[in-house]
Amino acid sequence: MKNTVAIQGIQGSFHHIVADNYFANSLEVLPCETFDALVSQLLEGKTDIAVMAIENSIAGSIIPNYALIDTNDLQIVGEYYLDIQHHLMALEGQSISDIKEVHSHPMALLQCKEFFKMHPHIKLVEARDTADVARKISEENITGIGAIASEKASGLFGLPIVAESIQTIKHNETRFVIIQKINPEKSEDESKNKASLKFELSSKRGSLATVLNVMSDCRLNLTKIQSLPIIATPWKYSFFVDVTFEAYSDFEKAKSLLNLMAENFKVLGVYKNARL
Ligand SMILES: O=C(O)C(=O)C[C@]1(C(=O)O)C=C[C@@H](O)C=C1
Repeated sequence: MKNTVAIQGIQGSFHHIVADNYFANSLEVLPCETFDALVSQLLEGKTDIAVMAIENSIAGSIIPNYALIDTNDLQIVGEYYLDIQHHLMALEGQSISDIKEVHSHPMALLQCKEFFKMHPHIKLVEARDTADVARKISEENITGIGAIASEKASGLFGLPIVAESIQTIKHNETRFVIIQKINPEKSEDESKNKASLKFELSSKRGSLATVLNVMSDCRLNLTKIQSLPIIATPWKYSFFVDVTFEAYSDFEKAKSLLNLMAENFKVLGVYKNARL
């Protein structure tokens, strides 16, 4: 039997496409209804690895996923950028005027907001997974409801596409991270050239600027910064930062300096930059 990889959603979801591409179809997918369920599968040892969407070029960061990785002490071991083409699909014979409601994942609905402004008769309803809506419409023969999902889902569930590539911007990408439980025995590999870091700062003047200067002095290139409220201490924030680097020694130097300067400094993962 093949080993498994946990994904959010079912077969035909964008997570499924990423799992197949990243692991070259070598792992069987373990579908999870929610991101919380996906993390539980890892923590309970039901699988060793999972794929998790983290940010989208139109809709932005999936903020709760940063907290899920951090609070559960998970480790990022890879990343994958997927070109996301959302298609509107419904039962055979249904046209756009027959569709009264469209159900989909909240991130997918956000990415297609402009399209639905042109079709105000359609009510948008949040669902757990793009592909699962397509499956349900097909299996239960539901008319009047459309799904926004991948071409793969359309093929798998035999739902014709009513409107193609309906996302607001044609070039739409989601970044996914590959996560696992921290493996203390695995040493950091020097061929890696990207890292995800987390730290907290006091609101003292210049504290963030000082940290960013250290990164720059150590030749780290900042590719993303995201702040998140620390819920136990209202109005205090933690920072999630992604950096790329050419020399691993530069990263090591920055790491030891940041460890001294920032509160609760943590490396969430060191991996290969998938964006060249
Ligand atoms: O519902 C799916 O098919 C998913 O894989 C989820 C998800 C997400 O979580 O952002 C993945 C990529 C797209 O950006 C939209 C939805």
